[in-house]
Amino acid sequence: MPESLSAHAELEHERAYVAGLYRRLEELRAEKQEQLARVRGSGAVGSMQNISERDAFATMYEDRLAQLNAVDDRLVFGRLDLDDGDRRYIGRIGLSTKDLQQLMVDWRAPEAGAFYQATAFERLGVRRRRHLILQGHQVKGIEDDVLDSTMLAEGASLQGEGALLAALNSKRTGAMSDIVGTIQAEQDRIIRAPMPGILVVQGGPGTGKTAVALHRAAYLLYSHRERLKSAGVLLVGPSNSFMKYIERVLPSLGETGVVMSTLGGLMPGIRAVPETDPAAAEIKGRLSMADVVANAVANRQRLPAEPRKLNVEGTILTLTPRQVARARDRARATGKPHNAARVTFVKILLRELTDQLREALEASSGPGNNADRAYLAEDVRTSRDVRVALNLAWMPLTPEKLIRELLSKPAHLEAATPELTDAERNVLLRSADAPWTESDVPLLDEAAELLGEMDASSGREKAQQDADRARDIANAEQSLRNVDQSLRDIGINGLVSAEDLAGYNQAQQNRLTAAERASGDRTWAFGHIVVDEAQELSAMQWRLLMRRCPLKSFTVVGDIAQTSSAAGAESWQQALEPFAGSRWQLEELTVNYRTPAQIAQAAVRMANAAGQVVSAPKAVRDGRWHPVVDRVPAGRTVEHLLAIMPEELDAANGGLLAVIAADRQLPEVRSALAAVYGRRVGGGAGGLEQDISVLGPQEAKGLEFDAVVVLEPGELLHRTGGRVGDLYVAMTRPTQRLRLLAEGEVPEGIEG
Ligand SMILES: Nc1ncnc2c1ncn2[C@@H]1O[C@H](COP(=O)(O)OP(=O)(O)OP(=O)(O)O)[C@@H](O)[C@H]1O
Repeated sequence: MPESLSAHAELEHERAYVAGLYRRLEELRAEKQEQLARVRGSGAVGSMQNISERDAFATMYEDRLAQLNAVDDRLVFGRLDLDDGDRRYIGRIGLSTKDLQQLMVDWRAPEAGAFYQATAFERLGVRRRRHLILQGHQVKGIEDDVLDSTMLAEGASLQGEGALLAALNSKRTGAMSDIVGTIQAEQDRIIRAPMPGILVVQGGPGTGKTAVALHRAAYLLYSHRERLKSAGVLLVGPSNSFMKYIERVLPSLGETGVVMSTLGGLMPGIRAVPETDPAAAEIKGRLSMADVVANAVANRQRLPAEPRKLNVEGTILTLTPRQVARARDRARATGKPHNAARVTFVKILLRELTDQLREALEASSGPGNNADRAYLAEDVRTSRDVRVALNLAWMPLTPEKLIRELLSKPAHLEAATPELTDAERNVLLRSADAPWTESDVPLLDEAAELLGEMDASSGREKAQQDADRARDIANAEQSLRNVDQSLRDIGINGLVSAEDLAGYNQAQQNRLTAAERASGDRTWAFGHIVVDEAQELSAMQWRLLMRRCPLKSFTVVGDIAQTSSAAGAESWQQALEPFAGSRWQLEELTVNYRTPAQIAQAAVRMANAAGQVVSAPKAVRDGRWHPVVDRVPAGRTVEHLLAIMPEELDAANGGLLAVIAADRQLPEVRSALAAVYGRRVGGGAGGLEQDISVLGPQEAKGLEFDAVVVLEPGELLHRTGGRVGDLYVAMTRPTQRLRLLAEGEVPEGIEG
């Protein structure tokens, strides 16, 4: 049978080629190991410059080695046969022989684009696209798309259908994997879209938004390496479980330079918990909270009600409200943040009080001399009364102190919120020791911006900072020149100067990567920000993110229909308008890769019946099961859940099962399941050891499981004031099977 013989020969050929690629990878690793050992062995001798150069080389070799190790699994996944007879292997990184013959092209390189974009309609010079299916280092199979006219008749639209369906049907492990071998054309267009400006990617559940966002981050780091290496990319996601779920994707694509953060982690030094009160989230999310924080700061620059007597070494001086008001106005006029402007305020009043002291002393004992003035000034500065009076009028403040007192002292809150009702203020008030929540973070950030640093640096430190800054401005000017034109093209002009950019990224003389430095620095300006589940962001959270990227280069992915936060967006226009007007571009993803058609349709019917318009992406595959709905007698849900677990675990077939329920039910469900299944029961995205996850719909956001059991769907539907967000999110998590247990009413539409 010549045909199978030739298929066999093809497979053997690929195995030999792939083995050669792994040999080359091994050689490169050995080379980097040796270079690293050599620089490390050279010891800490020589000038500062030599030492820092050596450190820089060591870091470079370490990074490269980490990258070469990270791409080991499924190193190569494709081959293109071109019309001109050329053949191109596509893999996670580029590889060449010692004499620079290309062995494999990085998937992000322009020459690899055709692997994702070529269709029978538009072949882009490609005759055949081959998917290589690897397990570890071994080629297990090959799958060819021969791009010729016969394919047109079949109307094929999925690329590498076999490889794609195999990936989609595989069991979930609790960690997201990359899709680099099977990226589809509509996804690829978004991944490779130009960097400047704000790109919004709207797509229903399971359309690959997260996957696309991560691959885009990797693509941008590759294609704008120079700029992004120093400025860094920030990726923001909804929860810690979600960050954990996606954490391995970028390293597997050979990229480690991305700072990943939840919205609660954007203020260095603060670990905020989720905001559980939707009413508080909504109020704190309003853009007008920026004015509230500004009022709170202004209110801490206070005038005394009447003149104040101050004892300075036995002489009584008077500080009048008028004097304080004048000093305050002049300090405010500097335009500096509160803590920095305080220096001016204090300087003016100390001088005036010193004059007063001198006049008082002269009146009692005749004129002194110039040298005396320094002593008098020192007496004034160190007087306890003076210090107290100045602090009462203009206290140095940290953001934490300002916001904590704003939210816990009724008088402070009332004075700063003339626009709020008493009822709204009551929602905000809480005890002084309450933990920080996600919706406090933008308030803290706003405060930090208005307050500035506590300690103005002086002397040598300052000179060093000035020198660093001059160098940073030169670098920033260069990078601005590079992006200026593209920014102008999309209508963004004059948003940022080189000084601004440099001011943000003060160089630090150490070996930290840009990513490491950026994650500890609130004022860091990122080169690009990727926001996942972006529909959940409040206006204040957007404001914070815009500040983190003055160039306004964003990839924003989300699904408006999945909004569950009370502070979240109702439309992209509403979310972005205050910051970018209409200068953003919308792309849509239209194919659902996660959820089988029967389940996806039930979720859409439910949403429509509840009056919500959702985008209904086309599911790529039918599942084996329709959604199952169980009506349960009152008070028997947990018992029923335990009874059906064996059947559901059987259906999950060794994959992951999630029980999604309203937060109030979670403790009971968790302990009932743990009593039977012990350590297999966990939370978050689950894992190989913990294949049963119990979680609330918010935490389930962005995650996926082989089988999902939803408890009390009616309650999830109604939880967020009629928005279908929570139930819609819960119903669209499974890759195979969905079951719903209802004591109360079953929302309309689910059962068709
Ligand atoms: N081209 C592709 N090849 C293989 N798998 C894919 C592809 N696109 C998406 N997937 C898979 O489909 C699933 C859903 O993708 P992803 O989580 O990115 O969707 P999403 O749009 O972010 O969903 P949601 O809004 O529901 O969180 C994931 O398992 C992902 O790996």
